[in-house]
Amino acid sequence: GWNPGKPGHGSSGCDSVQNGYQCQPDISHFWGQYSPFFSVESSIPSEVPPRCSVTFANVLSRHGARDPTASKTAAYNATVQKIHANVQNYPGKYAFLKNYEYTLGADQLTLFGQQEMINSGLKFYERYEQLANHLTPFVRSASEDRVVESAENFTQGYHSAKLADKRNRRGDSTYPYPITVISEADGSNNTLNHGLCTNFEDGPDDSIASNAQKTWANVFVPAIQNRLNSDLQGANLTQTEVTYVMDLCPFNTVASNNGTISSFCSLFTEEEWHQYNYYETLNKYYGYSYGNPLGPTQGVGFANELIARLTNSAVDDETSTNHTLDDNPATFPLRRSLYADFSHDNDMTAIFSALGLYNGTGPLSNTTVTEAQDANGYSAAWTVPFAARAYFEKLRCAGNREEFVRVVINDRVLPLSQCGGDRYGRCTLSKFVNSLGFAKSDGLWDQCFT
Ligand SMILES: O=P(O)(O)O[C@@H]1[C@H](O)[C@@H](O)[C@H](O)[C@@H](O)[C@@H]1OP(=O)(O)O
Repeated sequence: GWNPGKPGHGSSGCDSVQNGYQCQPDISHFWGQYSPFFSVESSIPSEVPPRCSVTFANVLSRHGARDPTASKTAAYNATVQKIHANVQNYPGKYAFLKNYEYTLGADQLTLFGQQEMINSGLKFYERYEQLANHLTPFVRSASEDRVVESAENFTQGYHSAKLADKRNRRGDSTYPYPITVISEADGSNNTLNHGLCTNFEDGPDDSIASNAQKTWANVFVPAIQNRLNSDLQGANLTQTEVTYVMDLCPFNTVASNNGTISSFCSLFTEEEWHQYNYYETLNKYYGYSYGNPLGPTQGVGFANELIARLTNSAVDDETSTNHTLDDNPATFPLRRSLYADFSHDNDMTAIFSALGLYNGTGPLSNTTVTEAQDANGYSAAWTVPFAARAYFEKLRCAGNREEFVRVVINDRVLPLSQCGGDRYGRCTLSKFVNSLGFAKSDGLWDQCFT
């Protein structure tokens, strides 16, 4: 039976509801956006501060662990074929590779990823139980299969926790919860999936991230490339193919039902995983965050929706919001206490930047690793791992007339220095909203179409 309160529940070998993925954390927490969710260390306790209660929570979630995208899975398969066609001897820890058969699919959630999302729904219910035990979240999702399926799995976990909750005596007649799906079709206004800003999608800035990654790859990959091509006589792997072999570590790990660490992982050292993690972090920072002139602007639409929900006011946005949906209380209700939105890593990165989160980070070097602890808490694995979740919460605290806002990303409480965050990471609601001038003025959206 369900007792989601017990940390063991919903756990498979390496993964648990409370702590996420904890096997070989010295490497599995350094796989960039391909790290399975794990609870990130927080210098500010993530518990609700004393004499406070949560009055509002909006979770913004990535989908759970998936197979590689279609183009990447083809590239990975080709790389394995190339090795098998050219290499006869597979010494030592490469032995598994001789008969390794590439069987990964494309784009869809793995079973492990589905369980991650059920666990995320359980965790959200438990954290906000005082609201959740009598409320149903308003749920929205971008339309890609893996994202909608993640939303469904999240509600499955939330629903299960509700039925198991002794303090809920009314069952859960609203399940299955309606999910407002926002189309990702080309040209669609969608705050959970970028695509409209022409100069961002196809402009000169399109190569900023790949250039930064290439510069860093030229520093850290050659040593690995030499070792692999020497150990696997005949492989003759390119730099890019070396990164593909590294990708096969996380993707084969999350393809295993209980997240068993793949044999690909031990082909690389801890330091090399830190270098890989940084390679992926550069992709996000220079692709969708402050390292890209129009990156943060892609998150402005969601930021303005969040402001509307936090302040119970109409959405004021002329960027990527879908006004057909947002001006209709059936698809964009205000005055709800619980919201759940499901999206992608890149969009979440842009949204965090539009909200000024991590604005003390960078610019990130493309020749040496800056660890998350030294980057104002910023890395791909700390912010947008598989099943990543950001909690935007409002608190009412005894002795304070105004409500507070806190932001907790993968269990790490952000200091919110941009709005005078206190020792609990709290800003008053008005100071938080006043710090969002970039979003409220539609960011640099006017530069999207010049
Ligand atoms: O997770 P990434 O591989 O960095 O990005 C994924 C695809 O490669 C992109 O093409 C797509 O645009 C992203 O949305 C997608 O991110 P997910 O969060 O969907 O894995």
